[in-house]
Amino acid sequence: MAKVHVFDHPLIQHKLTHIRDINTGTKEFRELVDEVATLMAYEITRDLPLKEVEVETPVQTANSKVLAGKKIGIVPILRAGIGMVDGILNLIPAAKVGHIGLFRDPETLQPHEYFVKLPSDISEREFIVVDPMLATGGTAVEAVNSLKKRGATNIKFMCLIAAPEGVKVFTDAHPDVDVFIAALDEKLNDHGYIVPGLGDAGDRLFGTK
Ligand SMILES: O=P(O)(O)OC[C@H]1O[C@H](OP(=O)(O)OP(=O)(O)O)[C@H](O)[C@@H]1O
Ligand SMILES: O=c1cc[nH]c(=O)[nH]1
Ligand SMILES: [Mg+2]
Repeated sequence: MAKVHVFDHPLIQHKLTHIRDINTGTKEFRELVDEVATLMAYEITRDLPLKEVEVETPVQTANSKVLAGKKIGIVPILRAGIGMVDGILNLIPAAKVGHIGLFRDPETLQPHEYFVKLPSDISEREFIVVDPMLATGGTAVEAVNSLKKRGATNIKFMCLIAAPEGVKVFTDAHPDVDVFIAALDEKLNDHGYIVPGLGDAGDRLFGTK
């Protein structure tokens, strides 16, 4: 069964409050999303495998550890997921980045895929799928379907804000994918927006609408 992790780190919660604020403009919104993505990446990479190496210190030879070189793929869901990529790359700069383009039809709330480009060696990679919002869950479910259809078996999903409805839909559809969330909000409104949420993440990141 999927594990759902809600990060209660004070720095993440503080920054998220400013991200939610209607008075936060595009520049600051983008910077804050970037910073929260870095903080979340620190937590999400906790279980990366290590291997022993020898290193010469100025004093003597030491047995120490480095990352075992696992292949990581970051997959933002376009558009809004793009805002979280650089923040993660700050910590894992060698990660490859794939893209899945999906938009949610405003009437039906159904996701529509319009772009997929992924790194090679899909079956050997650990993927972190990122999108600021998990609302009805349809988009995230479809993104992970798309990855699995192409051979991915090791996937995590990371978002800023989730609605309980979306978490249920996602974990029912993908019980093998752990979910990492900065805040679990109250509910969805009649238009499928998260309440209280932050509004439209893509529009706030890119200054559209
Ligand atoms: O859980 P769901 O109900 O499917 O909704 C969540 C999706 O909606 C938003 O994308 P949007 O369709 O607005 O596209 P955008 O990123 O291009 O703005 C958001 O970034 C998620 O991808
Ligand atoms: O609250 C929501 C729901 C879907 N997409 C968003 O950007 N915000
Ligand atoms: Mg949008």
